[in-house]
Amino acid sequence: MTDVNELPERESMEFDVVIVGAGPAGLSAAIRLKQVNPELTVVVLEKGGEVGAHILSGAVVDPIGIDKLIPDWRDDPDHPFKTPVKADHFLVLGPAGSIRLPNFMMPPLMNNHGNFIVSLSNVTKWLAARAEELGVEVYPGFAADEVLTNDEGAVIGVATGDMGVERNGEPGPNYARGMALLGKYVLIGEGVRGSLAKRLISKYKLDEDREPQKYGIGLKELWQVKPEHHKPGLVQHSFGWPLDTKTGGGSFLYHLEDNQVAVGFVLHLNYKNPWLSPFEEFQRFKTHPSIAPVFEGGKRLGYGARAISEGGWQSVPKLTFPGGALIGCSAGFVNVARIKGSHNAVLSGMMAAEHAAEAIAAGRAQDTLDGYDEAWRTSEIGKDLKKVRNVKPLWSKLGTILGVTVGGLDMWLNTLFGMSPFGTMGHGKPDYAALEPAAKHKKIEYPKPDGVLTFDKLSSVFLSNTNHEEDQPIHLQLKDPELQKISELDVYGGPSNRYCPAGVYEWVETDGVPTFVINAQNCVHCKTCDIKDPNQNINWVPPQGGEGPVYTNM
Ligand SMILES: Cc1cc2nc3c(=O)[nH]c(=O)nc-3n(C[C@H](O)[C@H](O)[C@H](O)COP(=O)(O)OP(=O)(O)OC[C@H]3O[C@@H](n4cnc5c(N)ncnc54)[C@H](O)[C@@H]3O)c2cc1C
Ligand code: SF4
Repeated sequence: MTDVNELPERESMEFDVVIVGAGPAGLSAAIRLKQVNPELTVVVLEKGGEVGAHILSGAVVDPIGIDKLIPDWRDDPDHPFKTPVKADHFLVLGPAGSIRLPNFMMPPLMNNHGNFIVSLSNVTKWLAARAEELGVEVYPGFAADEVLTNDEGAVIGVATGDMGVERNGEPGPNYARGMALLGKYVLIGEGVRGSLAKRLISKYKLDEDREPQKYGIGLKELWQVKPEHHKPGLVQHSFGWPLDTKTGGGSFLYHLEDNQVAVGFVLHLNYKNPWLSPFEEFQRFKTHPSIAPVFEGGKRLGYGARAISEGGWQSVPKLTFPGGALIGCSAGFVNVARIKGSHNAVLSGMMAAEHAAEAIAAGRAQDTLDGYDEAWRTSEIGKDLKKVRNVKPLWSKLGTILGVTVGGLDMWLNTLFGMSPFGTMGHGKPDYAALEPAAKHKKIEYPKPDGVLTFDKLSSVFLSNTNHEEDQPIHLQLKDPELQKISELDVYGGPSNRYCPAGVYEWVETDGVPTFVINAQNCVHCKTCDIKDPNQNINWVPPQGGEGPVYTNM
């Protein structure tokens, strides 16, 4: 946090509302503000070089949010919701075969009828265009790096990062000071594990009395498949192989338009075995006999990874602080059973916007939008999350087979009777504390990639188009290098090398001395290191604006 009085030399711009992040949450908030009052001045900052560049999702979208935000969206010929869901398959995978669960067994909330298979990245591009038509100023290429507060401790704006700072922290020849964007309210829509959100949650103790937030890492590839393997509108989920029954996770396979298939794997970050590599598990999953045929003769077009919030109802922090609020996945509004959060991102952005617009109309500024925090649990978002609140704890406590079975029954009871015999269960430890010493586990030997169906990390990262100027301070801040050696390496066997989906971290021996190497230029901004490092010794901060992955159609 930086006191604005210490930064007199920064240029500043003033708005009614400053929004950080051009995801579904941030853009929906911006659109809603202008719908309520076209006179409001609204700015959206986005760290990606263009809107959508950093958006990675499944995605099957429940249109409940978009229907409210833009009721006539179906009349727009440019809308991105091209593929309605036509079939919904749920598989349990064993090493050599699979069983398809009958749809009638699935709790109704899992039904994807009426939903759309989309590229969420394209959805945000479309939303940004709608926002700009309404007069919202959308600034891609600008990462919000600091929260600005006043003497009373209220948030009064954010500052974008300085550009052209050299590796040693000194201004280089292209140095440009960041800008201060000041607002009556600041909405934080950075998505999961936002770097400003993390600081705000800590400063204002927003997670006091809440269960720890839980996470997964989602890895995704986009494929062009042969027309005979393409079933537009098919949604397929699986659990089981290649994971053992104590490691939580599962796959998704969505058949979009134009012979494209999005395939992905979500691995819950409460796993214990430090030898596990989410990337290699994903690669292995594609070789299953029920999965591999889809990709035969196909071509991989894209790769990326992003964390996903999984804590749900009991982990959502207090949403408001003096001067602003958390929206979307910065608050953790994912329904983990449905693997869906974009609808709640839209709804929460709208809700926060309505409360901010009302406060501004009443002449208020930089106070706490209590009404937003009070409203969400009884809103559609609360209803969506409450029904599935015990699913994640049951998976964690009972393992995959029993956990999925009891979790399914619990969802049925919640749907039919609005109650759960378990009340509201806790999540236990945060994910970083779940990792166990390497000596307690056997190393996992993963098969070598074949370069056709399975790939290595570096050729995958290439497809994310990620790029960072090398001569800048490393945006993966190591708090204590000695701790990394005596604990991350000596106790946990260097798990960063495996959990990072982009090959950023390596332990390299130089003259017999292990050195921790951070290839920061490869980072795809998934935030897994910030979540899973067992000592919380790695702090992810935004690099220069406009850098990072450039996802297309993801
Ligand atoms: C693998 C995977 C599969 C998923 N599948 C589905 C699905 O099928 N259906 C579904 O509904 N949901 C799905 N989700 C969840 C969904 O993607 C999220 O709920 C949704 O994207 C949240 O929207 P958001 O606007 O809160 O955040 P995001 O979509 O993450 O957007 C945040 C934006 O803020 C920007 N940003 C972050 N920090 C800063 C900063 N400091 N300064 C400037 N800009 C910043 C980011 O670059 C990004 O563009 C999935 C998620 C994953 C990872
Ligand atoms: S360095 Fe961290 S944020 Fe970047 S790709 Fe690796 S795990 Fe993800």
